[in-house]
Amino acid sequence: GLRRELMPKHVAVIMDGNRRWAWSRGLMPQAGYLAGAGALKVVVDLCRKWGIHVLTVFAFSSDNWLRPKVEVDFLMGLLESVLKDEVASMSRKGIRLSVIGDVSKLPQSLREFITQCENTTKNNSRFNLVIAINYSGKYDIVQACQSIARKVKDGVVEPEEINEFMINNELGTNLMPFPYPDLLIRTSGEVRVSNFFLWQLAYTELYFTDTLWPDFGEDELLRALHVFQRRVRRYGV
Ligand SMILES: CC(C)CCOP(=O)(O)OP(=O)(O)O
Ligand SMILES: [Mg+2]
Repeated sequence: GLRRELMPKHVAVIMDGNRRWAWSRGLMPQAGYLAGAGALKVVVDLCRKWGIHVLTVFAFSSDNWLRPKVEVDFLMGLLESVLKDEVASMSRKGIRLSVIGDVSKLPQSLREFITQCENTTKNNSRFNLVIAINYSGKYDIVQACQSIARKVKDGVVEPEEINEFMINNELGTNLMPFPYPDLLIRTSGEVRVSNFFLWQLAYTELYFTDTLWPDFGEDELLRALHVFQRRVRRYGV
């Protein structure tokens, strides 16, 4: 069985396969996104139940802007309504919500609600839910480099002083406990990282399942956690 002391501290999820799930049921893509939002709520509570500290979910990548406008608009509205519907229960459950990604490109109303949710929950410390919205792993590293380059230009930092800790501190994940995911789960059979976390995945155990995200529930999560606990993590040693 699962051992609590071997639980991952930080699980990251690429929630993929929502439209295929809808299509296989003769439904619209929007129904798949809605079902995906439901799966997310279930998985958040399961992670809390199993003593995982941080759950990061890839909810919208910078590539997703290329989707049909009707789908992008629906996803933006869905993200806002999920935050609206869940902020009270997140506060009650001690869940801190953080959003990573370039929020400047999001609709004004969603951006305002993200700020509100982050402020309302910023003192919660029992569980961290991180939602990556308009996130790009490459851009995260680019903006970190830009920030450090400004410090070098201002004479605050010498080039020789730049090290991985300095870079860690400039990435979108700098404020969370356990910034490096121990386990990355990707659903729907795709086996790629798709410009999600790049730097942060240096030692992450990668787990792929054919299950479509809306069907990813307790059985699937437990299966992923058993596989994780069976893998001896060597960190290259
Ligand atoms: C926006 C993102 C979380 C949606 C992931 O599911 P998806 O739309 O990529 O679904 P498909 O891979 O089945 O097209
Ligand atoms: Mg997909």
